[in-house]
Amino acid sequence: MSLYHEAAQILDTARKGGGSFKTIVFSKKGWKSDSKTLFALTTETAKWSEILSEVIVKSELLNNQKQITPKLALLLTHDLLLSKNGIALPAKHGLALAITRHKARLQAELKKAGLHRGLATIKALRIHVNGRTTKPSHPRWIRVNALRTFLAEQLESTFAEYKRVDDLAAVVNAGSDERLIYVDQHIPNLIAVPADCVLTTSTAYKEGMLLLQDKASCFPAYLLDPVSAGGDVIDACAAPGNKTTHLAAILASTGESSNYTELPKIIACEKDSTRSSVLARMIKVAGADRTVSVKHHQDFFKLQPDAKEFKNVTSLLLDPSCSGSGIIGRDEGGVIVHVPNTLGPKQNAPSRGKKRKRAAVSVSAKVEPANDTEAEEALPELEDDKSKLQSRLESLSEFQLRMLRHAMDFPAAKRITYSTCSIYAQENEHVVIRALKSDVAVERGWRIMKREEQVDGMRRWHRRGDRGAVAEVLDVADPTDIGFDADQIADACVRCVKGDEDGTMGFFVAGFVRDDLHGSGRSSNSQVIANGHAEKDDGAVEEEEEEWNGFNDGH
Ligand SMILES: C[S@@+](CC[C@H](N)C(=O)[O-])C[C@H]1O[C@@H](n2cnc3c(N)ncnc32)[C@H](O)[C@@H]1O
Repeated sequence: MSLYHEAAQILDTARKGGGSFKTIVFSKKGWKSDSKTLFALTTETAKWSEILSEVIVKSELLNNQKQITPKLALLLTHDLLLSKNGIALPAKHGLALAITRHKARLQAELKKAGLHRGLATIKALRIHVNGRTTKPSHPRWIRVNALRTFLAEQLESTFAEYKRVDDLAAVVNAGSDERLIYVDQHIPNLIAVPADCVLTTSTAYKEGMLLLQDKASCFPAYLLDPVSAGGDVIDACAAPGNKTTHLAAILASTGESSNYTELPKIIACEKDSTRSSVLARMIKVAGADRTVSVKHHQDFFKLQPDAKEFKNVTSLLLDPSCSGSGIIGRDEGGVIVHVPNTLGPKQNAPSRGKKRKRAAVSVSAKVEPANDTEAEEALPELEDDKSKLQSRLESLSEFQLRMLRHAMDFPAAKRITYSTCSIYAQENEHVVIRALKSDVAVERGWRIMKREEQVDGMRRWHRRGDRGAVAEVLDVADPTDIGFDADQIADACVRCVKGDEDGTMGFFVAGFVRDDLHGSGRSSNSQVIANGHAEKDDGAVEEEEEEWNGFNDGH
């Protein structure tokens, strides 16, 4: 296997959340190529991948060279245009010939990519790329699974050699050999270590005591605080199970009953059958199988709220499919591998007499689709694709709103959390306001969970909703009809900013409550959903969010 094929395999593993390039390259023996060369090539290519993807798409390289895959194209283009030594293959090698043939066009597109960014030379472009990617910003967050162990126990065993620090920045900026540990101040049982620390080989990890889960991803279960409502819980969109297992741990550690078998039930619903199996496996490894019952291959919309089995459901956690725009790559320095991609046969059909170009999509390490066809569904990010992005967000937000309305229809429900790993207001604050204005919310008395009503750590969290985004939607109608003003609603919403000093991914969560169970008649909204109309464009909602790859999923 050539250097480039091995490097393509490494890019692939990194995009699937398989760890940093350092871990992937140096933890495996038996590479045919030199490990240091592989490390340098993949790291550099990842840094340049956003620009190179654009260059490859514009040059139409992939349309003309079918034997070059998108990842090989990135690597070869990197070496052809940016490496001092050029392509590391004999001049007559098939791949070398295939890429060299397009050198002039690729060079011209690289020049244009620089000019679009106001950078006239390759040297200026290099400074731009290096400046953007050298600073690490993401720690490795680990949730200590209270179903299997205790924080104190882990600090004394797995992390005995680690030095405790009071500042997250120390962990983020730690040298590659430093073993530092930070105990989070907002979420119980959450710790952070430097991104380089490999825990997947530890016994605690293998036995489900430690779960790799981003801090932001711990917010929904914590905010839901299911113990306060006292009944059963539905996790509507559960796979791969990070939040389900977190719910189970919260119920087990804070539930009044000391008898495990008397704990409230968690009903974990997952529509996708493959992901349902992953969910079941995660629940088992995390030791949550006694409280969680998995509804495999179950569409949440098809659950009948009035059914007897849901009569004690008081809390629902909604973490539906979203754009995944808040997700960060797993590599050192939060590097994301952008990959030039292909459009499917339908989209590739010539339009208005012009051949359509391949679109570049940027997908973080977490959301690597299984193949190129799936990758087409990832969020478009190029300027040209703005309208495509808008229509995608519209379709996602309609689906998310229906989820919320359906959840609000469960007769005994008192608490709901709604979350996304999206940075877009359309999927976040806008959905919240629209849900609050919906018939079912008004009829059943749902309102936003105010900041002062939230659990301690969430009340103290400093990043709140976007007031401008809230006002945008409130202003179009009577702002008094949902009982709160834009400031209150924005303050009730919780946001995390992707890759900032808080070390989280981009995330959004809001809570809904109702004070008494008045207005339990079925609403017109719920009937639409129950009748199945709501599912008609459900197929348009694709999966491009959190993937769980073993317990290596940081979300
Ligand atoms: C963002 S992921 C959930 C992540 C999960 N909560 C976690 O923390 O591990 C969204 C999940 O919802 C599932 N899903 C999408 N539509 C659904 C529906 N109508 N009913 C049930 N599950 C659905 C998707 O298959 C996907 O697994």
